[in-house]
Amino acid sequence: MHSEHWIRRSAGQVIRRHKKRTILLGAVIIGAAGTSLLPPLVLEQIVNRLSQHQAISFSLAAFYLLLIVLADGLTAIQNAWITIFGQKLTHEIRSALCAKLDRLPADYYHHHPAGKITSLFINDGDAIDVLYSDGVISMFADSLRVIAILWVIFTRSTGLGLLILAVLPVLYVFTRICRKRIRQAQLDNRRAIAKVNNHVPETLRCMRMIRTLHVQRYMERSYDEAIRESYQAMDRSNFIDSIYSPVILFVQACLCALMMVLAVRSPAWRAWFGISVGSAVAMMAYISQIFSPLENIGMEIQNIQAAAAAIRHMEEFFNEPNWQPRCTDPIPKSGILLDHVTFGYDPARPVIRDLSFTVRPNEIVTLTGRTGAGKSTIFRLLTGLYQPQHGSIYLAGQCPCAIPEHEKRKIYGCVEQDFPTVPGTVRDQITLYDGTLSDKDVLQALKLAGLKDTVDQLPQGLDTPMHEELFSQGQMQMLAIARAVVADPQVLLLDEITANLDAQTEAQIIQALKEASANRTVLSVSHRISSAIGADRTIEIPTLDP
Ligand SMILES: Nc1ncnc2c1ncn2[C@@H]1O[C@H](COP(=O)(O)OP(=O)(O)OP(=O)(O)O)[C@@H](O)[C@H]1O
Repeated sequence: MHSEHWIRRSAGQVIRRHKKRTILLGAVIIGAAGTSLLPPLVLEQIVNRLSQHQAISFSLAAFYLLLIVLADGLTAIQNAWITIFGQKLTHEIRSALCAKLDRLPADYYHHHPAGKITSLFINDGDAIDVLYSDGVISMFADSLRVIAILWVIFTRSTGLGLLILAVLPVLYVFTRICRKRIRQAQLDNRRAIAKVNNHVPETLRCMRMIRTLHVQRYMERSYDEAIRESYQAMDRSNFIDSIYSPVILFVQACLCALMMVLAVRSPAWRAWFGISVGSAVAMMAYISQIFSPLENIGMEIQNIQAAAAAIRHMEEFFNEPNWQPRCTDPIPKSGILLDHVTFGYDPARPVIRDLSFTVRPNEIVTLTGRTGAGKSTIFRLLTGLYQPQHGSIYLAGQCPCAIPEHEKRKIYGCVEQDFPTVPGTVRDQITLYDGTLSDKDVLQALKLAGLKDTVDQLPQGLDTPMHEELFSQGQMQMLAIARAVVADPQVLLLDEITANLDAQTEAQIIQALKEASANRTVLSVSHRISSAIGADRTIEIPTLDP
């Protein structure tokens, strides 16, 4: 879906869900704009009376103060509600981003750096939050205020109104120039921030390699470079931002001075302005009021520009094609079946061509083939991350991409060389937050993986918070086995595990895998493992000609 449409729809949803609050917000915006017009009118009365040596009543002074409190109070309520509205909308947008992540094909993550995606959630999400909290709605409120003030000024002094109208186009051109430059700087900054965001996790991920190869200086330099780009862009934006307000204030002071000088110099000018001393004071109050929202509009335009860049990023993201599984109907067969499967990450360059094989229920089979033949690719096809361009795949009689989420772990478990940990406790590493798995299931899986005694000895047992140093590399693989078998799956997929382990740990893992493989269909990539756990046969994956 087009993101701008989506953002509009999200705004619509928030408005519908908070109808009363939105109506009240509209009323408060109009009320704040209206009441802000009243104090200068009362001030006009007060000054006119004072200038004619008349006393002013206490109630008039109190009324003046009350109006100021009311106008400021309504403005405060208006700002608070606008912020709440913005936050609710950002919530909707971030939820949609999250849902979109789920709909993207696995390949998307290979071609898009994590930092760019993170930046979308954090920086671009914040920019859109600001768009509503300090952008569109505030701009509407400020524009309303400017129009109301102009109207009052015109009704009081056409001359002054014309003078302000003469200045407004100049201010508009000035604002436009600032807007354009700030927009470019914002775009550059966003790009640089995405680079910085990507750099940190990538550096941490490759820290060992960086230290081993002594490329710290290079990594530091490229990080510095990205940060410098961001600072330079921000500097440009801040510079324009910082000159904008003084210029507006200067113009305001010049207008007041011009009106005063002209009115004092000649009666003709005084007549043209057509105002008393009190009116002059009131007009000055209005002029300062009109410049404040005008100045805000400039800031709001900047926020809207920043959000425009964020919206463009989101647009690209939302326009990414969704993962569209072409599922085949289930067949009454257990085990694994590949039927004339052809697949290439790039469809024009197949990795696997017309491959067929069967693994019968409870059979243990080894996949062999030269490096790059496509063994791991077959695992990715079996787990439904990708789907073949031709042919069909069945796991326990089901097309992998048709297996419902909640059934996946009952159908297959996957043990890979890497064990991606999740935030949480040791229990969470095995259940992956699946509340249907009991502690009994977890302890049984740990026992089968040969890790129960180790976990029992941890200070908080299953509740121990997980961190990298808690387990050795071999124990991490045992944890991976426990995670794979905890839901008692029919099929076990074993990738290249037990690499780089000492003989004793490898023996322990093989023992764990032997127990885990009993009464299950097993497909393994490691020859050593397969023979150790008693593989029934081998399937050779042919290497295709380039
Ligand atoms: N995400 C990807 N995008 C594009 N090409 C890929 C991707 N993953 C793997 N490939 C390519 O697909 C081919 C098969 O890779 P695969 O990892 O399946 O081989 P393998 O048989 O498991 O190799 P090895 O035994 O070395 O692990 C390789 O040429 C590889 O470069």
